[in-house]
Amino acid sequence: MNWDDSTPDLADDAPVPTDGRLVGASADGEDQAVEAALRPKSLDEFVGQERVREQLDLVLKAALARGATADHVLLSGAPGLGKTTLSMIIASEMKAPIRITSGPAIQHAGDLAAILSSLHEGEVLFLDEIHRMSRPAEEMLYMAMEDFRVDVIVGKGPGATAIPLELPPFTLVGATTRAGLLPPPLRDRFGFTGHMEFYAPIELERVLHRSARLLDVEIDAEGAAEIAGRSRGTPRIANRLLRRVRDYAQVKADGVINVEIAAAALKVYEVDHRGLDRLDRAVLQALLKLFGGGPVGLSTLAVAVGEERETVEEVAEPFLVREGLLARTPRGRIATPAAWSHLGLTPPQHSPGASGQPGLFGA
Ligand SMILES: Nc1ncnc2c1ncn2[C@@H]1O[C@H](COP(=O)(O)OP(=O)(O)OP(=O)(O)O)[C@@H](O)[C@H]1O
Repeated sequence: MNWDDSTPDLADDAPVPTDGRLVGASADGEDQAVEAALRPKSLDEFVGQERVREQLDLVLKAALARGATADHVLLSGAPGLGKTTLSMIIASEMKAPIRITSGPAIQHAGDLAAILSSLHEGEVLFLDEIHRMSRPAEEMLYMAMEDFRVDVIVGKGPGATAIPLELPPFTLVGATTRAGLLPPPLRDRFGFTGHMEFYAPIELERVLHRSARLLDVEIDAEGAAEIAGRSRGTPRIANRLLRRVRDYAQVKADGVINVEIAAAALKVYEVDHRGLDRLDRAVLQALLKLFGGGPVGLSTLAVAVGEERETVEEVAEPFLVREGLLARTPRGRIATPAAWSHLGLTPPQHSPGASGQPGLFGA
């Protein structure tokens, strides 16, 4: 049993699990349909991320002034924070077309060669989940980024020959949720790296007011604050909660979103005031009520909530850890004092939150 305290150790090519929850950060089908309409179209419209925005603004304006193609840009950060949106803004600020692809779609160097050789001068190539590209494609990308050239290998074995292919200058925008998985030679070839942070509630309120305007929904300041506080620092989740609250407001009230409507709607959807949903609370409840706050092994915890180990580890835990409600320790998962108070429970004397003398439950 591995009780280490590191983040989940996915293999390089393992997909980041999608969760399909109302508070999940990955995009579902409905999100994809409405996101295009809600995306900010310029840096000025893009809310928050002040540092990245300011730095990127300089990079783009300088390139425009020189009449050159912008440097390659790497954007890292959790899902739903606006990496795709920023890549589209980069293209539009540079008045360049954009081509969108992703690491998992490029499994062979030939796939990448086909894309690169069809780019136009100045075009932006957005490569989402760049950490999931195959190694041969990655190596081809090094040369393409640095020298705007690739070697296409024709034939196999001793008779194979490399045919050099010149590429027009282009801007690569790579996006990754896991910058640490990128090999240094790839990371070093980006002229600018922007790390996207989770959004403060006040920034999410601005996102919500903007989205409400575009969706033609009336929302007041307290209603927006109520939704923002439950959105886990993520604009995609804020926009999704807004759409569900809008449904409730239309069916149960006069369509206007205020604090009472927002709170009542999100109660129906079981998203609590801190943004935890049913799965998050089930994990905490098991940890507190069945195991006295831990430490408890991940597998035991997963069995107790009737979920797969991976679901608990990769879907529920990251947010609980980020919120300071749960800790991963070498001896197992433990609840923090904040977890006890979040669920309105009193820690027993021996619990880690109470005395620092943890009990121990098996794997
Ligand atoms: N700064 C922002 N201001 C306003 N809306 C935003 C902002 N960032 C993201 N959004 C909205 O959040 C949604 C998700 O953004 P986006 O698709 O760019 O995220 P992402 O980081 O690329 O996610 P993923 O990693 O899953 O591809 C979009 O609808 C977008 O309009």
